[in-house]
Amino acid sequence: MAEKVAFVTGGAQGIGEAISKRLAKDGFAVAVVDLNVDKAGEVAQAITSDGGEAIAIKLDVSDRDAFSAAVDEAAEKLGSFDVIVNNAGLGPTTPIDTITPELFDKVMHINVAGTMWGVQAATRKFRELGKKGKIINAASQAGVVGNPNLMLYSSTKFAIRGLTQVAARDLAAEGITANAYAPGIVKTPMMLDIAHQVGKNAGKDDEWGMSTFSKDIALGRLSEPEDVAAAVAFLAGPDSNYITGQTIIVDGGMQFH
Ligand SMILES: NC(=O)C1=CN([C@@H]2O[C@H](COP(=O)(O)OP(=O)(O)OC[C@H]3O[C@@H](n4cnc5c(N)ncnc54)[C@H](O)[C@@H]3O)[C@@H](O)[C@H]2O)C=CC1
Ligand SMILES: CC(=O)C(C)=O
Repeated sequence: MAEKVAFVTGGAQGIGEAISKRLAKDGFAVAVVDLNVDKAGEVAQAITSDGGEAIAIKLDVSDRDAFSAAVDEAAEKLGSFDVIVNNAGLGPTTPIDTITPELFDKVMHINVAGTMWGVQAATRKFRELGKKGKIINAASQAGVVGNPNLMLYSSTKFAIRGLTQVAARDLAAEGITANAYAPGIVKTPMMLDIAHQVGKNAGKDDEWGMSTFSKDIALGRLSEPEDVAAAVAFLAGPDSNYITGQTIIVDGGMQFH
């Protein structure tokens, strides 16, 4: 069995898939966790075919009790619990007048509550096992500055940076760290959908929609999911032990702080 176990939500595709595969390469046994358990199973299978260790777990991150049970299942089946990556999220495009109470509740429940339940469940498990665990949450460059058409989504990502800072304060005395990663414009199904919607809302095409986000990338290219996975691997490993409460921006130089 691998010495360390990582639990990655939204692991079935996009950034979460790249994180799952990267952490497996770095020696973690990985719980690939997603609503879409069939796709999560394919990612776990690809990891095991490559000589790593992984299982798939079905979870809706907005269900607090189910989250707790999924953490127990991962720890029991993989033999430890060391790192949680709260990566799952929705990315709706929402011009201001399109936000309804129902959509607000849904996105807040998945993005914000779904991260908070992960922090709670992981903290309980770290304490149970006496681990100095690592909590790693998905923020976004859109959680650092406002982006067009993303009011609801941006609100959840600002919230995730805030809850990460509070977790870092509250858990530091126990040696548990909490950090966030803020990807820029990453080639995944979520971003392709945002580019499509933003283009459509302006009466333009997907390429125009993508260019409204990508024009300020200093390094001159969109991000690959693996660019983000590399930063998460750093946060999951021992070289980041003295870092907590931070948001690492992985955006190819869209913003400088
Ligand atoms: N793609 C991008 O450009 C950026 C993405 N991000 C963030 O990175 C994270 C991953 O994004 P992508 O890979 O692009 O998204 P994606 O939409 O391609 O993949 C998201 C995964 O999360 C899963 N998921 C959705 N709701 C779930 C739920 N309730 N419970 C469990 N799993 C659920 C989906 O089934 C899917 O496998 C998200 O938190 C996103 O907000 C942040 C900045 C930029
Ligand atoms: C999807 C996202 O997080 C963006 C555009 O930053």
